[in-house]
Amino acid sequence: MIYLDGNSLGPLPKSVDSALSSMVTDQWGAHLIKGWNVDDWMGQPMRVGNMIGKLVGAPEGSITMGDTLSVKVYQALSAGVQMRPDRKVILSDSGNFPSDLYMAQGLIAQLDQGHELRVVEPDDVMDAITDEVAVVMITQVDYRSGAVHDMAAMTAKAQAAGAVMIWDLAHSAGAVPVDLAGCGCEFAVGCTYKYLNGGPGAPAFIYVRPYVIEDIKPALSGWLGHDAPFAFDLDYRPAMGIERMRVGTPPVLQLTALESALAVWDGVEMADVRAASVRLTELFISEVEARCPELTLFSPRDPAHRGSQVSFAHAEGYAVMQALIARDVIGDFRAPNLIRFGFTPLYIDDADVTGAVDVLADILDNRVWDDPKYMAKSRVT
Ligand SMILES: Cc1ncc(COP(=O)(O)O)c(C=O)c1O
Ligand SMILES: Nc1c(O)cccc1C(=O)C[C@H](N)C(=O)O
Repeated sequence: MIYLDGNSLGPLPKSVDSALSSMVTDQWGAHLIKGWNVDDWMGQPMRVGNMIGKLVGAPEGSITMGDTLSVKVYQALSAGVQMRPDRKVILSDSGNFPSDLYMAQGLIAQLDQGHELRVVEPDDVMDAITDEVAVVMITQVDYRSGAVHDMAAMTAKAQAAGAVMIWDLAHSAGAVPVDLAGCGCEFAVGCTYKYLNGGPGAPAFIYVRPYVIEDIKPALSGWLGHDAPFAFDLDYRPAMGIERMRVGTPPVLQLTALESALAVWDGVEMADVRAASVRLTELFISEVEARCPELTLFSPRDPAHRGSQVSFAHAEGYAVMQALIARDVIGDFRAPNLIRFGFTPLYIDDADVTGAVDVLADILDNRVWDDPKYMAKSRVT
C-alpha cells in the first residue's frame, strides 16, 4: 500500500500495539483503580500535552489534552468571546473545516447576545480584521487546498485591532513548523489522529497563552478542570493554569496510544520534516503535471504557501480516488471534485510518490475510473 492519507488518519506506529497491550494488562488489568495514582493516568493529559508542545513551539504547561477537536474549538471560542465583551463578530474563512464554523454557530445561538459569525474568503481575512472583531478563528492549513495562512502576520494584525486569535492546527501539527509562543496567539487547538498518528478518535489538544489563562472562566466547567477535583466541592472553582481547560475523565487508552506514537518524534527536527515534505510535494506535483494532463492543481503552486498536502481537481474525482484505493494507493476525495493526497516524511519517500503517480496515470490514461463500481458513494469518504 502507498498511504497518502496520513493528513486524515495517521497509520499505526510500530510501538503502539505493545504499549496498548501492556497498558491494558499491566496497568488496567493489574492495578485497576490504583492506576490513576501508580500509573499516573491523571497526569497523562499534561504529560502528553508537553510532548506536543515541543512540536508546536509551546512552553511546558501550556497545553492539555482531551475531548474532540470540535469541543476544544468551542472552549477556545467561548473563552475568546468572553475576553472581548464589547465586540460581537467572530471572524473566520470559507476554507475552515465546517465543524469549526458549526461550533461557532452553536455557541452564538446559546449565548444569544447578538454575535455574528462572519465568514470571508481565505484571501480576504487580513482585510476583514477590524475593530468590530472579537475573535479571529482560522485553520492554519486549509483542509482542502492545503493553503497556509501566515500565523505571525495574522496574529499581529488581529491583536493590533484588539481581537483575540485562535488557530486550529489540525493540519499543521507534525506537518509544518509552528511557533505558538513566538506568534503570540491567545489560543490554539488541534487534533492528534492526523500527522501525530494517535489513532482514530485520539484526543485533541488545547493551548492557551500562559498570561491569558488565569482570566478565563471555562464554559465547560467539568470537575477535572476544578482546582481541587477530589474535594468534591459543590461550586466550581477553576484550576490554576491550563488544567482548567480539562473537562472530564481523560481517555487513558487513547492517550496511551498517542503517547507511544509521539515517541517517534524524539530527535526529529520540524525543519527537516518540512524540507522533506516540500521535496515530496514538489516531486508529486511535477510528476502529476507531466503525466496526468486531465488533472488541475488546486493547491498553491508555491511550496511556501502550501502545507503537507496536495489536491488536484477532476470532474470525476470521486471515481478516480476509488479506483486508486482499489489499487492500494490511498488518498481521499473532498467534494465537489478534489482528490487529496497527504505527504508525511516520517514514512513516505520519493519511491512512494513516483509509485503513486504510476498508478494514477494508468487509471486516467485507461479510464479505469469509468466503472459503476467506482461511482457509488460510500458513507465515509
Ligand atoms: C481543521 C479541523 N477542525 C476540526 C475538525 C474536527 O475534529 P473532530 O472530529 O476531532 O472534532 C477537523 C477534522 O475532522 C479538522 O480538520
Ligand atoms: N476525523 C475524521 C473522522 O472521524 C472520519 C473521517 C475523516 C475525519 C477527518 O479528520 C477529516 C479531516 N478533518 C479532513 O481534513 O477532511
